Amino acid sequence: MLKVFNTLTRRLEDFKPLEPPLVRMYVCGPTVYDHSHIGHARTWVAFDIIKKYLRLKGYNVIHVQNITDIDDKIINRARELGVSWKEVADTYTNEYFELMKKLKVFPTVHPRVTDHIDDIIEFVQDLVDKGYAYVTQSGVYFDVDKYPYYGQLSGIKDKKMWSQEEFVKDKKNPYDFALWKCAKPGEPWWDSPWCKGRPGWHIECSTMSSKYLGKQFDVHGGARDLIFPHHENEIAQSEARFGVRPWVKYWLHSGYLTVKGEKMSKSLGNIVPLKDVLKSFEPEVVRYWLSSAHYRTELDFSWERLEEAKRSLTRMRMTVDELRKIVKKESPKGKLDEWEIKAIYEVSKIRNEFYDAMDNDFNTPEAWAAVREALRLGNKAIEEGSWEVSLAVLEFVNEADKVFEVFEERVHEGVEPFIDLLVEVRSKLREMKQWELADYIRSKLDELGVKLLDKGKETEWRFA
Ligand SMILES: Nc1ncnc2c1ncn2[C@@H]1O[C@H](COP(=O)(O)OP(=O)(O)OP(=O)(O)O)[C@@H](O)[C@H]1O
Ligand SMILES: [Zn+2]
Repeated sequence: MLKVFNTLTRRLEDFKPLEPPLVRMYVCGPTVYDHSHIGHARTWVAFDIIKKYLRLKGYNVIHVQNITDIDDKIINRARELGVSWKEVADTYTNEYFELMKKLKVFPTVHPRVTDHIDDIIEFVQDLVDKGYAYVTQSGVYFDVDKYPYYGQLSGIKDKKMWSQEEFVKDKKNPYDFALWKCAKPGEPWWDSPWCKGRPGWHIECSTMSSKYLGKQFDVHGGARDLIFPHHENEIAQSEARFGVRPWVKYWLHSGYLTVKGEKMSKSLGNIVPLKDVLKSFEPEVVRYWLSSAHYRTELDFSWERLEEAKRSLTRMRMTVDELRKIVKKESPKGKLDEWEIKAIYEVSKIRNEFYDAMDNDFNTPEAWAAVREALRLGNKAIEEGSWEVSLAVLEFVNEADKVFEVFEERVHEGVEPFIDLLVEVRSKLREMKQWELADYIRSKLDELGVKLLDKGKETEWRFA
């Protein structure tokens, strides 16, 4: 049984979605005013892995991840750069899409705030009509005192600790928050029943999640920086409007990606842009490194750690490639040795360990330990030339890789016979002592990512 740690109850709980096998999941996406950084990627990959594991368990997951494309930060950035807010938002939205594709993170819907202004206005109007919100000169505010359960998610019960947003004279209480902000001169605006203005941040997520996932849904995610006030406010607005409780069944929060122990954050100026990381490392290395820590722990960034992850993944990939080659090119024996029988049973035990780990609040480091254990058996299978054990290991690794997505086959269909041919020509050249030409073929193949391994007169090759 899958168990997840729910921030709302502060407990590990059995995962029972509202309408199985459907799982409706919302994850807070980026505010597009700057480059996405590797800290963002940590959260997005964490929830992508959660989604893919749920799918592996037979759930149908609808995954919504928003794009905040209008916000004070975007407006300020546009001013600094002397361009329009739309240009800033479009530039970083496009970059975000490209990077998400590389990292193989594909939400079902990527709603943008500016495409949902009417829905937001309807939401706010409903809160005003129901008496949960009030209209002032500067905008519309949520009346926190009207909602009795405020503080439930963060556990912050002391009202003095609730103060948020800048102090605006016409707010009833310092802890009320803006649902709609009237535009100051020069700021972008949309028409509304109250003033020309724009939505507050929190209302967007309540509006877009309910639009695509309904009035109640299963999973809401983001990193833990969002617990207060963002997610606390989302709950207050949504429960006030829809009269449901709990609005979201499971609140999952990822830990920070840190730099020397501090959260990686644009405001602290310690960000490493994701595009730079992906220039030096393949997306698979990044996915592997991010998933090597549990999603709720902190993970400290360093280039050396990525290098280590690359080395470790390269070794694993070499084993996986070799297993694929054996299964494809060789044939079943029809009879198993003692160790092969044991190994095949061992793989089935390891497979259980993988599922137990993932069922325990998506414990990816333990799940990786299971994969590594299986690959150790894989190496023995390669050494012994066992087709059957190679198959058993490979089938398990392929299954686990539905979640991790790092072992995709990189072989282009039809290329192998041509490499075989070049290797054969090189062998003939060596026989004829044409070393220079033989070395030329080796170095050219190397550049193309094909490694040759001379074993006496025989030459083996593999993709690097
Ligand atoms: N250092 C980090 N580690 C893990 N997740 C993060 C980190 N920084 C942001 N996130 C998560 O990434 C998603 C997008 O965040 P958002 O664009 O709001 O970032 P931000 O708060 O503007 O960034 P910053 O903190 O760098 O200013 C959110 O779910 C957020 O919780
Ligand atoms: Zn949000």
